[in-house]
Amino acid sequence: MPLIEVSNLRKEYRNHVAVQDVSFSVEEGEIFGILGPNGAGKTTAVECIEGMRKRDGGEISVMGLDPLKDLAELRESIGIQLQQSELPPKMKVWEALELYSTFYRDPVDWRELIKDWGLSGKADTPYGSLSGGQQQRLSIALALVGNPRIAVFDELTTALDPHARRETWKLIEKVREQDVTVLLVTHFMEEAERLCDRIAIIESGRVVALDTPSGLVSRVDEQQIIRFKPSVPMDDELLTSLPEVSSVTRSKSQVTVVGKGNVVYAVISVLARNQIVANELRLEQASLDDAFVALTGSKPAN
Ligand SMILES: Nc1ncnc2c1ncn2[C@@H]1O[C@H](COP(=O)(O)OP(=O)(O)OP(=O)(O)O)[C@@H](O)[C@H]1O
Repeated sequence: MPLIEVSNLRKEYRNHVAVQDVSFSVEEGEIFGILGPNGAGKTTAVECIEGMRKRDGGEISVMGLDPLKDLAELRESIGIQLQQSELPPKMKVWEALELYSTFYRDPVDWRELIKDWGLSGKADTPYGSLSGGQQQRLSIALALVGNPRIAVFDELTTALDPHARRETWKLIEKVREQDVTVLLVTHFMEEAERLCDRIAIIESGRVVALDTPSGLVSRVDEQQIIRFKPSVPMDDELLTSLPEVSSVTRSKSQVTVVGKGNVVYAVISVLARNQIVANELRLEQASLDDAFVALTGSKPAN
């Protein structure tokens, strides 16, 4: 049984429909990504799941609990990441953890969290004096203090530089290793591809695609591009005669072949039969970026 089930979720703000119709389910142990352009309704959908916003339509079940009816119970099982401005800058790391642990019936020992999340030397440091990466680690520790089965991270890495972002990815994987299911809202294609088992792409309040990262890529992965430099002069006819090849172009000594299906095998075989070596051989395939553009018509964040 899925841990989270969302069916036909709808949420309006005054006269603006932020979430039109969103359905997906999240299995236990997954890192499930929600990806989409700005204003797509990602945060609104996630906040309805957390019980921070009241939905206007549809059904949500989080471990059998309904956020509209069972909010107190739900809060015990769902760890929500701290928003940037939520802690007073003078509050010390240990004070924040101790305060948050009082919100839960069965908190974990926050001293362990300090060790686990690499904050041992920082227990007495005020929140406002932590680096961006340390604030993220505290944010994750605070999300885990209630010993939750689900953690929700919304744009956890958006404000971080690329190095700190990669460090945070390792932390998110570590959260999953602790048997916590992760719901991850992100703008970053690379982040979704690297971390998520499955991704729902949301646009204008609707799910436009839901699949594994490679499943999403394969939807636009029809064309393959092969580039190489032939070891001896070669007649293009050798390649254009192959049914898998749609075009052959040349730029100086480089040959570019575009095709579909088993085009790589077909090209390499015909070259080998003719004793031609493909030097500097490169293959290009569609990426998750291409899938995002094809599915939403928007350019992803970098
Ligand atoms: N409290 C609110 N009142 C009115 N409209 C809102 C409110 N919160 C969000 N919206 C609007 O609802 C739509 C969806 O917003 P939401 O924050 O859920 O999108 P998002 O996909 O998370 O966007 P982003 O990636 O930019 O954070 C947007 O058009 C936004 O302006």
